[in-house]
Amino acid sequence: MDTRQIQTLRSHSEQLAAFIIRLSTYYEGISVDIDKELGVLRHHLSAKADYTLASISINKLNQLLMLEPVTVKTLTQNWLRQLTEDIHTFQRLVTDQSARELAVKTAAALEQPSATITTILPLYEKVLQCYKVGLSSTDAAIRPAANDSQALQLKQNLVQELEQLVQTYVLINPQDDYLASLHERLGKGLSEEELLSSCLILIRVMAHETIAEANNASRVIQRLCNALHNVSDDAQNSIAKSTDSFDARQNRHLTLQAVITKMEDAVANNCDVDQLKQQTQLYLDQLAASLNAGEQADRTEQECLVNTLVSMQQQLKVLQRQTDSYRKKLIEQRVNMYTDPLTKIPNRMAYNEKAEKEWQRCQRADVPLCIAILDVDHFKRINDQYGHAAGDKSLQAIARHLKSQVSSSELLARWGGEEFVMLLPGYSHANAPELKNRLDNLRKGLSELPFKFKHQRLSVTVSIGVAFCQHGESLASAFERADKCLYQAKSDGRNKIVLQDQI
Ligand SMILES: Nc1nc2c(ncn2[C@@H]2O[C@H](COP(=O)(O)OP(=O)(O)OP(=O)(O)O)[C@@H](O)[C@H]2O)c(=O)[nH]1
Repeated sequence: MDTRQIQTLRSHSEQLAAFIIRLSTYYEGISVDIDKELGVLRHHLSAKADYTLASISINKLNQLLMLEPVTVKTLTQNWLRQLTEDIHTFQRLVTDQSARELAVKTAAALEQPSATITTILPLYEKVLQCYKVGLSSTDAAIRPAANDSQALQLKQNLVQELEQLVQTYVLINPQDDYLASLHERLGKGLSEEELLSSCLILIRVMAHETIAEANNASRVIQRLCNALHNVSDDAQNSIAKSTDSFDARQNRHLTLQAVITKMEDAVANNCDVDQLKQQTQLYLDQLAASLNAGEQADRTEQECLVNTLVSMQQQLKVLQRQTDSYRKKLIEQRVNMYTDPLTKIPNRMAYNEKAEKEWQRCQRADVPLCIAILDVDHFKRINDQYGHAAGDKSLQAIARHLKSQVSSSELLARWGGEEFVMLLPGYSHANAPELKNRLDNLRKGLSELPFKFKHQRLSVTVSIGVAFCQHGESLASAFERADKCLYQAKSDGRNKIVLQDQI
């Protein structure tokens, strides 16, 4: 080989090495196998070039490279499909305008038929950007700021309902420390996480109680069933015995008849008086024996029957006692279910059940109806300053006062927390001043109740919102109006009554 040829070969070899390096850079990270094989090839072409091994490596690379477009294409198509799906989901979820516009543009770009890995990667970046913008806007939408009144209201309702449930279960399980501390902590305020975990724990307690109650019920039913079985066995036995003794009596009757017939024959056919006397004596003895046996059997049977009856009576008494106590328990449970455990007045569930029926009755009878919602003012302060127990006591006193102000045809219930609701038939726009006067007296009476906390005299006041139900409207919508009036009464400075016409 002359010098020129050697130089050309060296230059080709350098060109090839440079090409291989560029190729390696291009394919780097796309396929582990190609990366590896390119490394091997580079090694064969380095300082001490080995062209035989290099050509084997090139062959291997060729095969791998022939497969690669297929792999890259499949990957690209998968990415494209996934991206398109993601962007559509994103469009559905996000309300933020700029994020939506970005998503629409990205979706259009994704639909271009010339999508390659180099065009898709920047799009991926855009999608991620969309998510970032969207997430921050969704975050704001689903996690409202702490002062968002709707979220606060929701949390307050939850706390109220939880408080009522906890009160019920604290009464059932007074020795349950967890419930007692939860009751205490609820008054002080819980974080969202604590609230959620408390709900879960309460659900567990409720499930436990329900299962225990179901077991108890099934035990009572089992006992009743056993007692009934015993009574029924006794009755069966006494029927069987009666049948036996009927047969025995029948036999004795036949025996008596046979003896009497024999006696008649003897009297008719015997001329000898002594013989007749003897025979008659014999038959009379037989008759007496048979009658004695009958009497004995009757006595035994009677004793048996009396014993059976006594046993049946005893079992029926047990049965009666068990049924009575179970019925009492069921009635108690029903009453508890509809009674607020703290104030002992009807609870929200009782209101919901009774109110609807009352409203229908009033509509049928053309009697007007009004709803008043009462909310204790600054109740939180009582809890905060004097403790939860003091708060509980004041709620009880308020409920007692309210109860003394409603008639039997009116409905008073604890709606939840420091809120009460009254359903008052007979009031409409026409006699609104009369109602206002009555509620004013109630409100003043409440503010004059002698509350004393830590030796300090305190006045507790309420705000009241009133709505008149309109014929044909739902009670819920009248309730909403009353709630708005209550809100107005609070805004107007509290310790006030606002009737629906005043707002
Ligand atoms: N002690 C006690 N507190 C309760 C009970 N139910 C609810 N609460 C508390 O009642 C308080 C109600 O507070 P808020 O809704 O802020 O109302 P408020 O302090 O009365 O203020 P306004 O209604 O705006 O006048 C919360 O602190 C509840 O924890 C209960 O059964 N017992």
